[in-house]
Amino acid sequence: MSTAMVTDRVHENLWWEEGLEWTEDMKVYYVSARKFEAVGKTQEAQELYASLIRKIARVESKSKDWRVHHFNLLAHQAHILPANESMQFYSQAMEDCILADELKSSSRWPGWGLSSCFAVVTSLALKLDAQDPGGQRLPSSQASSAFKLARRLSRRSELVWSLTWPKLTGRVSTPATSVRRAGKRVTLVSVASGRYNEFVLPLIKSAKEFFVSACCSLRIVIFTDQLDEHVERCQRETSACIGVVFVRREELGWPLSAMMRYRNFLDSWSLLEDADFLFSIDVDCEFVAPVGEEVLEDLVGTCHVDNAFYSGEEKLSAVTRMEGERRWEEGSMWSQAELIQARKRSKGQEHKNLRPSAAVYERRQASTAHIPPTRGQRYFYSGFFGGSRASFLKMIQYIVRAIEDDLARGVIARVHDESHVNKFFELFPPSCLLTAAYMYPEAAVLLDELLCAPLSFCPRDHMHPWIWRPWLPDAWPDPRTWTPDMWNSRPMMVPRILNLAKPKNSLITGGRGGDSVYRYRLWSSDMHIGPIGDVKRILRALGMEVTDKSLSSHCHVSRTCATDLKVLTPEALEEVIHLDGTRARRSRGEEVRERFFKAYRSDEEMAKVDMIICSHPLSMCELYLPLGKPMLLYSTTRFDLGKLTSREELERWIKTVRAIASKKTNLLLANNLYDAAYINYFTGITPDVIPSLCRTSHKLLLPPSRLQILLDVCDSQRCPPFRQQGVASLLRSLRAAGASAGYRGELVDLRELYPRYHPSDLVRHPAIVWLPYQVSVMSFFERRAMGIPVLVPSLRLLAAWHMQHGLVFERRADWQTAQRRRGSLLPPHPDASEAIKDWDPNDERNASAVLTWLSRADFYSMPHVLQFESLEHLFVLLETTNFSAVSASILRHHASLELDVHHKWKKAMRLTLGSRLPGSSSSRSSRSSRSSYREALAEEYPELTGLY
Ligand SMILES: CC(=O)N[C@H]1[C@@H](OP(=O)(O)OP(=O)(O)OC[C@H]2O[C@@H](n3ccc(=O)[nH]c3=O)[C@H](O)[C@@H]2O)O[C@H](CO)[C@H](O)[C@@H]1O
Ligand SMILES: [Mn+2]
Repeated sequence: MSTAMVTDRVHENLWWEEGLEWTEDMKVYYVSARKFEAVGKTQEAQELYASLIRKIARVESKSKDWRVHHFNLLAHQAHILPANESMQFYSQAMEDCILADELKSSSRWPGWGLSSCFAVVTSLALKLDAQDPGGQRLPSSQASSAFKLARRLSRRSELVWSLTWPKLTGRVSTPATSVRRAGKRVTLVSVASGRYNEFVLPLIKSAKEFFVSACCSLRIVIFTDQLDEHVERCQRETSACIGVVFVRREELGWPLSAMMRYRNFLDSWSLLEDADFLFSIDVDCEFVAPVGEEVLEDLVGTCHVDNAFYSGEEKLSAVTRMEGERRWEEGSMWSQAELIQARKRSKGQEHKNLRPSAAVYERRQASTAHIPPTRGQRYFYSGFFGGSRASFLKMIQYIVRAIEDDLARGVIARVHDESHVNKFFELFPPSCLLTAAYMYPEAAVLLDELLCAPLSFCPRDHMHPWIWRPWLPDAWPDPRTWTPDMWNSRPMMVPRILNLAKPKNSLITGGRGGDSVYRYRLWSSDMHIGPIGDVKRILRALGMEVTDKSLSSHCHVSRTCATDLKVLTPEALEEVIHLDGTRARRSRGEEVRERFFKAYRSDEEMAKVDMIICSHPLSMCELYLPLGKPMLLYSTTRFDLGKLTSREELERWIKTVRAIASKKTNLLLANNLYDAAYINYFTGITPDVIPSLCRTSHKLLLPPSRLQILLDVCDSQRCPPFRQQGVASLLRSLRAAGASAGYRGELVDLRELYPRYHPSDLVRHPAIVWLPYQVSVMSFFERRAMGIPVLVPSLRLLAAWHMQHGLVFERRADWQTAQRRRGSLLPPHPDASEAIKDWDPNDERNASAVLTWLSRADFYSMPHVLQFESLEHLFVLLETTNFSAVSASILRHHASLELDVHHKWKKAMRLTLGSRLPGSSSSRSSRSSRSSYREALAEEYPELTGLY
């Protein structure tokens, strides 16, 4: 190593070198290492760092104080030592940390040296703990003393950081709460200070659901100024915090709070370094769809949705004090809340905030983030980036140095840290470009204009691990030449990460009041958790939120039980929705509707609701009619469920559905073809079909680990008595056919194996043989989403079995009470489609009608469902099918379905809500003064006057 090479810059302006009593050779090692780093020679740099660390670790004569001062460096670099040596170093560092506790005020940037020291201790603890990866035993004695120390430090020191890990709290974790999957280790880091702490929990929850959950183990590290609050909450709600680490950081004020976060990451590098991949994310974000293996690449950048959001006139300012000031100036940069306002104002004409303009690169040479006018092709978000451990480290080291160089000269780059991120990507282009789907402005999801700009910057969308599709077909011409039709039919992005809408001023300064979030709110009081759970997730990705007050008996599973719903007790509900087909005291129905209306006509929470969703049963919406809110009827089972006690009742409900569907502000949809046709038969209306996605179960994309094929058939508990005999005889023939075919595999009853199953149980098996009792069920969509191959009887076989054994008994909403009635209560509607008019959907004795209607079942309309013509054929299929190929096809289909489903929802929502602002549905002031359900109904739906 030549000394000449380094002497010129030994004393370069790096604040954290000052005051260190380094020998000359240490300085040479250090500065040379940094030089190598700067030119991308990571290997050489690491060797030098390793030598330096060994030197520092050997210094015995110096005070402990001296050593503690070097933890920043040591903590960042110790991982490059061979495993044994680094472990040794960590042990040594741990002892020193006890001293560090007493030296807390000595650093120029209080807290940072010390916090990395503590980070070292916990790193050691985690590493030792990793020797027991299942996390089921208590920590080893060394790990436990490390944990103890960390805990003690976090209590005593005012510069605490803490680790919410079950073992830290002395709890023995159970396998269920500490599943660390095999595969890559991914760490997501974020910072939160001030009111941004509100975003922490939603970010954590959504990341756990959607971020790399299918492939990898995830650790989340949050740097916060409200550590105690988070830790306290975690002690109450342990499960939310498993795998989450909180680290104390100072509140530095805007914009330093954002700019200095990379300094935090670097200072606690020893806590992050054992990840294979790391990602930095803005805390005001939410994962709304799976983000998986496609982002696990060396260096990952996210394209900005549209440089147009910047007015291009941001005022530049310089800081003179390191503490910084709050420099946010209203109107100087885009705010998402503004988008909605802009949209309201613009009405056809272009608004300046929505106009594409040049990227906001830092063009001043005074800043290290400077990008020459001729350079810069893409503009990146700083809100989401990452990559392999080495690349991420290189990137944050680069940015920290650049920002601190700037700060030392009183310069702040144009868009703060984002300018530096852009500079880095200009020098080192990412190996993976993500479209703006990975950082989608929440308030813009329903807007069209914003989707155009990324085209010129982001040529492709990764979409899914299993489907990589070009962002736009090559054949499409330049977007500038598109016709309106092309705009409407073009492929669009499915938002994966939402950049949450927030009026920035009020969040940062705690100033201006008002709603902190601009979001469409939908309301549901459904009796089934499946459909609404699915819709909720999809709409969330469209920037909408569903208030879910579930009346289902399974609501504890989704934790959505209605607790404060007025009037709708189970008894009251029975008066208006007759699920079991009986109708005890008719007059009470009117009384319940009146009470419901009075309770909600001026309810504060209801006033903010933009739309009511009714799904299972659809007839729930009857209660909400006079509130005059937009309504979404999403039929996932027969639309007449609960309305089948008499002809009159059904007639009235049909008229109601027609009245609802005729209003522009309402939507009538079905999640399957059968229900769409069924609605058409009785009402003459043809609802659009948007299938369910059940996207949540993407986390369950595991290859099967068991050999048994599952048999899904209604068991003795689920089958109604009048079907049990038939099913039992069917099962006997099935067993016999298996035996005579010499089937060597195992076909086991699903519910015998798993009396109460979780989706993760099912993915362990190669396939499911399903003898359906219903034509459309949510579990079918769930299984599609998990890529589980399903085998069903062919249409002809199923129809035959249905005629013989009544197999698909649940297709009739009144199957429990009307089994002896032949056919429907009412004839088809005069407007019903000719194709189905002649076939009564509820006629169980007409084989042709049964065949016609069963053909619309989900398992016959979705591709890649295996069908067997006979029991013999079933066993041939079981022996010969390549299930993993089928599974891949299902997943591929489901991925493209996702795009389709998104576009359909988006279009539907834009049609109904697109012309109004969130929270503006109750426009008529007279509404709250209306006295009764009947009166209000007559006003909202004149055609229903007198019917209720
Ligand atoms: C999506 C995206 O690319 N966002 C970038 C953008 O604006 P944003 O408007 O998204 O910035 P922002 O206000 O969300 O701040 C960025 C981040 O800093 C943290 N924070 C900020 C303020 C505060 O009081 N407390 C706090 O903890 C928090 O993690 C937040 O997410 O420009 C910022 C710099 O101006 C950052 O580069 C952001 O990464
Ligand atoms: Mn942000």
